[in-house]
Amino acid sequence: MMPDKMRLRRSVLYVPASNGKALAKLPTLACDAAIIDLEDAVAPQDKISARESLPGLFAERAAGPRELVIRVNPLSGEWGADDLQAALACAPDGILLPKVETPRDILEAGDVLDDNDAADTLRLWAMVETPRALLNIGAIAELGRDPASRLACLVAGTNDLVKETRILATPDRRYLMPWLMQMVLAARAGGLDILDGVSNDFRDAEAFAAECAVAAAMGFDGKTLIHPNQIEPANVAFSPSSEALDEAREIVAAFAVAENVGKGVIALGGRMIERLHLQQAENLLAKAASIGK
Ligand SMILES: CC(C)(COP(=O)(O)OP(=O)(O)OC[C@H]1O[C@@H](n2cnc3c(N)ncnc32)[C@H](O)[C@@H]1OP(=O)(O)O)[C@@H](O)C(=O)NCCC(=O)NCCSC(=O)C[C@H](O)C(=O)O
Ligand SMILES: [Mg+2]
Repeated sequence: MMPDKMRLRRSVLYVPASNGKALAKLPTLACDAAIIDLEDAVAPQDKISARESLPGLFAERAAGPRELVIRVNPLSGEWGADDLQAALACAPDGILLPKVETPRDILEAGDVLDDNDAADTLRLWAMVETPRALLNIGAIAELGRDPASRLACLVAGTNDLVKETRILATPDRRYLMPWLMQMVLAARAGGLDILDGVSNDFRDAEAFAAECAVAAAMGFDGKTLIHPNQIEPANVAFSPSSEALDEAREIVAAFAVAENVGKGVIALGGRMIERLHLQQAENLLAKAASIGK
C-alpha cells in the first residue's frame, strides 16, 4: 500500500453508488481518487440496492494507483452499521465517515475495523460538516498523530456546513473562509491531508478554476468534485506550477554548490533562503515527480 504522504489527492470525485452510468464512466476518468457514495447522493429508497451493488463494483476494480473510498451513512443512523460491514467486505482503500462530530465517532468506527483482519491497511477519512465538528476540530485532527486511529484525511462538507450554520452561501465563500482555514490548520497539526468541499455549479468552468486556485493557496491538498468536467481544473490547480518548479530547482542547485554545502542560510536572487526553503523545494519536486511533471 502506498504511504499516505505519497498519495496524490488533487481531484477526488464523488460517484453515487446508485448511479450505474456514472460508475461505468469512472475507469475512464483522470481523478486521483473517487468516493463511492452511499450517503447524501443516494435517495432513501435506493440505500439498500446501492449498498448491494458495491461487491460487483469492487470485483471489477482494476489494479492501479487510484484510491477508492466508500462513504457510508452515519453509523448512528438506520443504514450506517450495515454500510460499514458491506464496505469492509469490499476492501476499499478508505472509508469516509460523514457527520463526524467528535474523536469518539472515529474511534468507534476504528474499533469495528480492528475486529476485521481484512481491514489491516484500510484508512479512515472524516467529513467536517457540522458545527460540533468545527468546535472539536483540534481534537479530531489530533487523532492523525496516532497511526492506530487510521485517520488519514479530512474532507470539508461545505453544503452541510451552510445548511447547519445558516450562513449565506456566496460565490466567494466569504462566510466559510474562517472555518476552512481552521480545518487546514488542524489537518496540518495532525499530519493529515485536507480536501476542500464541492462546488455545486458544475457548468461554470471559470468560477470553478478560480475556486480551486484559492483553495490551493489556502493549503488544501485537493478538492472534492461532483462532475467529470471538474477533474482537469482541479488537477491543474493542485499541481505545482512550472514557475514554482523552476524556483525549487534553483534552490536545490544553490544549496548543492560546494561553497554552500553546510550553510544554514544563503542569498539567492536578492532573497534569503534557509534550509527550510530547501525542504519545501524538495517536497515540491517530489510531488511533481509523483505527478509525472
Ligand atoms: C450533478 C449531477 C447530477 C449531474 O449529472 P448529469 O446531468 O447526468 O451530468 P452530465 O450529463 O453532464 O454527465 C456527463 C457524463 O458524466 C457522467 N457523470 C456525471 N457525474 C458523474 C460523477 N459524479 N462521476 C462519474 N461520472 C459522472 C454522466 O454519467 C455522463 O456520462 P456519459 O453519458 O457516459 O458521458 C451528477 O454529476 C452527479 O450526480 N454528481 C455527483 C453528486 C454527488 O455525488 N453528490 C453527493 C456528494 S457531494 C456532498 O455530499 C458534499 C458534502 O457532503 C457536503 O455536505 O458538502
Ligand atoms: Mg454532507
